[in-house]
Amino acid sequence: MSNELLSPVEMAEADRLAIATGPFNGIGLMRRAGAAVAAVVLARYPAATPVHVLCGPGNNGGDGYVVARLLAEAGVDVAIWVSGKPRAGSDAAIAAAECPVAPRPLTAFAPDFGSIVVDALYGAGLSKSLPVDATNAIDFARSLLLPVVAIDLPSGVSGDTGAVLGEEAFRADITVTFARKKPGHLLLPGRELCGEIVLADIGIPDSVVNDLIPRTFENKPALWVGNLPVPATDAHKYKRGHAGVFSGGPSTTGAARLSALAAARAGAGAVTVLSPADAMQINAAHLTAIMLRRSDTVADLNNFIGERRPSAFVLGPGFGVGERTRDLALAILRAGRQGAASGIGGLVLDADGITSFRDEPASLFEATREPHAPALVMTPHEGEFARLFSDIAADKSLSKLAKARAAAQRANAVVVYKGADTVIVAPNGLAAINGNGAPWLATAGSGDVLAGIIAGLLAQGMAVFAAAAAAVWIHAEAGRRFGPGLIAEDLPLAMVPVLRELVEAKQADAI
Ligand SMILES: NC(=O)C1=CN([C@@H]2O[C@H](COP(=O)(O)OP(=O)(O)OC[C@H]3O[C@@H](n4cnc5c(N)ncnc54)[C@H](OP(=O)(O)O)[C@@H]3O)[C@@H](O)[C@H]2O)[C@@H](O)CC1
Ligand SMILES: [K+]
Repeated sequence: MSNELLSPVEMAEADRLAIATGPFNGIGLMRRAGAAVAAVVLARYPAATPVHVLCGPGNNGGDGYVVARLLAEAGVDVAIWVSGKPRAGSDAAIAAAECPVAPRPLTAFAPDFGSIVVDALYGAGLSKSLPVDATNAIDFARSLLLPVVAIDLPSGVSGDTGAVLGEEAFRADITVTFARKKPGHLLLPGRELCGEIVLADIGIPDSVVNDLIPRTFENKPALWVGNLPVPATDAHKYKRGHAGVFSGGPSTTGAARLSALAAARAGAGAVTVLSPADAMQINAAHLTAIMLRRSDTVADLNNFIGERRPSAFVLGPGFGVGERTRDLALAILRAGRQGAASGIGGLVLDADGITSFRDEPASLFEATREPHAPALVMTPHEGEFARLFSDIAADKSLSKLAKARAAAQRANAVVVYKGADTVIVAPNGLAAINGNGAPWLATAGSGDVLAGIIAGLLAQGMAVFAAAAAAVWIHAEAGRRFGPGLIAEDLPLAMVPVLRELVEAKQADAI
């Protein structure tokens, strides 16, 4: 698998181990890195003249010297602009010595229309905001709309967090990175600033990456497709799981129905909307395949659990904030208290379900730690996240990934921290960052559908982290493929071709 994401520290360790293992030493890896970038420049910008290579003082600059040499050897007109000299004896110093192009100071950088920029100023070793010679170069390149090919990362972007350290960073058209992507390639604003990402193999063996035991992955089907539920030949509806979705009052029932429909499309064999008495009529008027049951109190819920053996729940969409919401959530988490596990695979707590615990999050986090408690999946967007984890949200030193990790550990829950760069994290720190989102998904009700997909997969017994990660990817893929005009009602049906491909991929794999 090459979907592991390595932090800059892990990447440096991988470099070190790879050099120790061979067959490539440091300059060997650097030559391969530079060659990969030069190939991209030649293939994508064959007419660019000149190519301006901007080299920083570290190994990122070293890659730049290799690129400049190879392009010059290929007959391309190349100029090198330098900020800081490579340390004597470093691989970058060797690469600079091998490069026949005379370096000029970056402060004198003066490009023309028609040229392109190769950004080799700072990569994984960026440690602070960019110096003024770099920001001036960025402004100059931007004013001429020059294409930018970034090496490893656009200078100014943190590989760890995707944040811009300081005020400015390059906005690349293409970013060529090596061995594995870094979190900063997927987390915003890094993802946008990278442009197209090309992942180049520079000879770091998979075994070296495996030895690091990575805990962070790009959210791709390979991560969970093996666990995707596919009905057995002897399936009947309850064998395929039963999801219960709580409806709000008469004027806010639509969100639950969206969740319910999504849970059904995700494959739950049966889905029941649990409706307050005063919303029964309106729900009945809008449901067909989805079942309906009156449920106002914790006693009603417990009767449902006892009689109908649900295997997953969604609580929160359109439900309302308050004590009743808290009581129902805690009742589900305590349903296994009497001894054996309840058979409930998980509770998806979304929207109002999350906000309801704003003033007493500890009661929720304690309930998740009780013996036999069903798994909790929380799906906060940024605002909801800050309501439940205000201290973590306010910590500017933490990336979105680190925030989600801290929250998942505290809550003992799988946290799906939503946004254009949704992060999914398990309590043990296993994490996936989603990369297939599309702006069309930012539409009312979209989150209700996501909660329903997660519950639909949980209901069928899919492992919790896998279910959450799969749901995020499927939801995004459905929205991305549907494109303009998407509304939340479209998503359950738009999932169908995505699901078909995944099931076929799983079956093909099993053959
Ligand atoms: N064998 C390998 O390891 C391979 C590595 N590869 C390549 O190496 C890159 C990583 O190299 P790297 O670790 O040298 O970091 P790099 O990004 O060049 O910067 C470090 C230098 O910049 C300085 N500095 C940082 N920020 C600054 C700022 N804002 N303003 C001013 N100065 C700043 C920093 O100074 P310091 O923070 O130490 O004071 C230090 O001097 C990686 O991205 C990939 O391209 C490939 O060749 C494959 C093989
Ligand atoms: K760079």
